[in-house]
Amino acid sequence: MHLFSTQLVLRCPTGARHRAFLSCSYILRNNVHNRSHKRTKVSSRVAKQLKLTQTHKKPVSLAGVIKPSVLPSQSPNTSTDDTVALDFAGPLSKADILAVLNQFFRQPEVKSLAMQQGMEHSLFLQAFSEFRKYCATISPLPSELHIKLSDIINGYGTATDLFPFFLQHAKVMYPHLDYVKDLRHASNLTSPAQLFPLARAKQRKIIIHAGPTNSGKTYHAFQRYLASKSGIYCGPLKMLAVELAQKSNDVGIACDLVTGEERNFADPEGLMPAAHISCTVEMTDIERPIEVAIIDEIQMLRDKQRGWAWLRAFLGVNADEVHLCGEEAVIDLIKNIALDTGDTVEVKRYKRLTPIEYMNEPLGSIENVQDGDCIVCFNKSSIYQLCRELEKMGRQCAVIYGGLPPGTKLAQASRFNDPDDPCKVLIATDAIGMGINLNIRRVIFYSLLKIEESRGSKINTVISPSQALQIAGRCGRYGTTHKDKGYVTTFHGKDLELMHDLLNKQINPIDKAGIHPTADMIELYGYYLPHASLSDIIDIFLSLMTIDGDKYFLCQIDQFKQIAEIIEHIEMPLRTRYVFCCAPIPLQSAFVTTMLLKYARQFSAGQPITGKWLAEQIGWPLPKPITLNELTHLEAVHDSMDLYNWLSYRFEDQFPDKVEVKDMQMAIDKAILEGVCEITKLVVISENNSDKDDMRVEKLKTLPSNISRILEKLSEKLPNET
Ligand SMILES: Nc1ncnc2c1ncn2[C@@H]1O[C@H](COP(=O)(O)OP(=O)(O)OP(=O)(O)O)[C@@H](O)[C@H]1O
Ligand SMILES: [Mg+2]
Repeated sequence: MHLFSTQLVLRCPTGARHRAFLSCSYILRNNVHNRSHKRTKVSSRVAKQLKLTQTHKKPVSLAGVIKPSVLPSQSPNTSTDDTVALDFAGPLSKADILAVLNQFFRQPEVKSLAMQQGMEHSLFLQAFSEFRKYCATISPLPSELHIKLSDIINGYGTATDLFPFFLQHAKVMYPHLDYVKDLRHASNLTSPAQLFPLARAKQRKIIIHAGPTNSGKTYHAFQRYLASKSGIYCGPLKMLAVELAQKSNDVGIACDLVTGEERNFADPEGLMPAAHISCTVEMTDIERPIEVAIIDEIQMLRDKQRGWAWLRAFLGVNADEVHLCGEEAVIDLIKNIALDTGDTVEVKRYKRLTPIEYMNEPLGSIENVQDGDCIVCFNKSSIYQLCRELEKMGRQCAVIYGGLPPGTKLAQASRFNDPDDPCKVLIATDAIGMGINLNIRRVIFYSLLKIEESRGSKINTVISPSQALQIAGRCGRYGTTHKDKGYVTTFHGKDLELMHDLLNKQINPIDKAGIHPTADMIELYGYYLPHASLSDIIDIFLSLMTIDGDKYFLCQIDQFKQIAEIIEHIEMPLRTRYVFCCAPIPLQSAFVTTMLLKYARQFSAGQPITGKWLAEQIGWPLPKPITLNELTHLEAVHDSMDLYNWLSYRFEDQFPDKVEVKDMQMAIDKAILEGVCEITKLVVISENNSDKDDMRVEKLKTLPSNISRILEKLSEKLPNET
């Protein structure tokens, strides 16, 4: 349904209680993958829909979504008072009434009063037009209005005095104006610190570990975590959360790993939660009392999409000590926000542990690649091309990009880190950008341009100085073979000057942190606007919400809205819909989006979404990829299983087969890894045989013999499944 055609019937939420709400966290991936596999019929429909939702920006306007009540064209009952008023004040000429109303309309004060009452411009215009019609046509007018108009006409008052009459009239037309105060209250984001009562009940100690990359910030915070009775590490990437969980378990501090799609308990039985947790920042537990919390890469507060997750973790974590690791640029903002939380703040500053040289010579040619080099590209086609050229020269290379499953990323990283492995070169995207320790001697920027998605369009933008520093900071890491010194350069001579500019630029202090409406707020809106779609609720929320613009900005919620529109036609309760909309999926993948739709349909029909059903949908088992399209398709299948797991932690009954799905996913991770290890072969086959490549992907999606084989297998494995 189109937003403009949506009509809300407003209902008084009497008796509706603000129940225990969702505690739904989610991971938004900010890495954009360019998936190019062939689309199924359903996929192309989804893609079309996506295109529509991405390019069509709708104005946020209550008048656009709320249908006014129909007003009577005649005064319903004429009371004796009304006739007395007519006798007392005398008849009023229509021209005089209209002159007063025109004067009323022109007063800026009137517009500002209307705005305070929840009437934004277009709604004010509609309400005024009806009020004008009413005053000019109803006879006799209600006595008080008649007398007031008479007074104004005779110079005993001003046109603004009509406002209470206008407001009363507008409220009959738009009953929701009675709740605007409540809706405003429900979308008050001016004091986000107060949304976390458990943390506010504590006198927390904030320790900021500030400094450049590779200066030991995370290391020092982590030492404190290891020494504590209970700790939580909140990191920006799954890879980092895994690294820290491993480090903790390796030194005998049992640590659980928690990501959106995974729970890996240190206890082999999975019965007793460990006192230490390593998680992705979106999954930060804000209920559990903890001694030491680490929130890594705290400068990500400024991120347009994910910033809210760092703010939520910082404001909400229920810890005695909160260690924030990141850029110096964040210090003032943290101190400023801490005035609201009442926490004490201590700053520890760090210096780089090893020197780094920004070179004056570009690499110039692929022939000049050396052991320990990492070439950083921002698109997959450059990665493929470079791998091919390097392998032609007899060099093996590891590959890491955002779309790869965690197992493949970790395997590629350890291959490159292993001094005994013949693979000495890494080709990566900025997926290696934050906090990760790799055995890199020299970082080579293949380009400094990155495709950013903004409001549905893709723009090539120069990476920010902070991103450039983060990526450059991956070389010469303390504790690796190249700890003596790190080097940074560009591949092409033309980019060298820009690279120096970016790396030497002063990083501006961060003045605002990202914020996001909570599930509670949206659900409360749902009570007030029970017939509104979730997408409309978001629009209305945005038009009424208030934030402290000096400290906070609203994170982009385009993806949330896009999913809301895609599943709008599927029946489900608001809280369920909200969770589906939070799903961290790469929306640009038509396959994954189609799977989301299918999950939602099954869910809505009350059908359990079993491993058997999923196997049928994806055409399991999927063979090792031999072309690039197949590799990309496998990545999308992996993502759709990630989505299954993500949903299964939120709707256990409807997604009952996480173990089976995990098994299938591990097999896919392995197949992807095999494909990535032979990436050059895949590139060559795809270049020589692009038509066949596409046909094979289509075949993979539909092979009935494959499906029946796996169905048989799964039936054996799941004897009780219906
Ligand atoms: N005092 C130390 N003793 C031993 N190893 C250390 C010490 N300080 C840092 N390291 C090691 O140096 C490497 C870099 O440290 P760390 O990851 O803490 O840097 P960082 O400042 O957090 O960098 P980034 O900004 O990139 O996240 C890590 O491998 C870490 O284990
Ligand atoms: Mg770090």
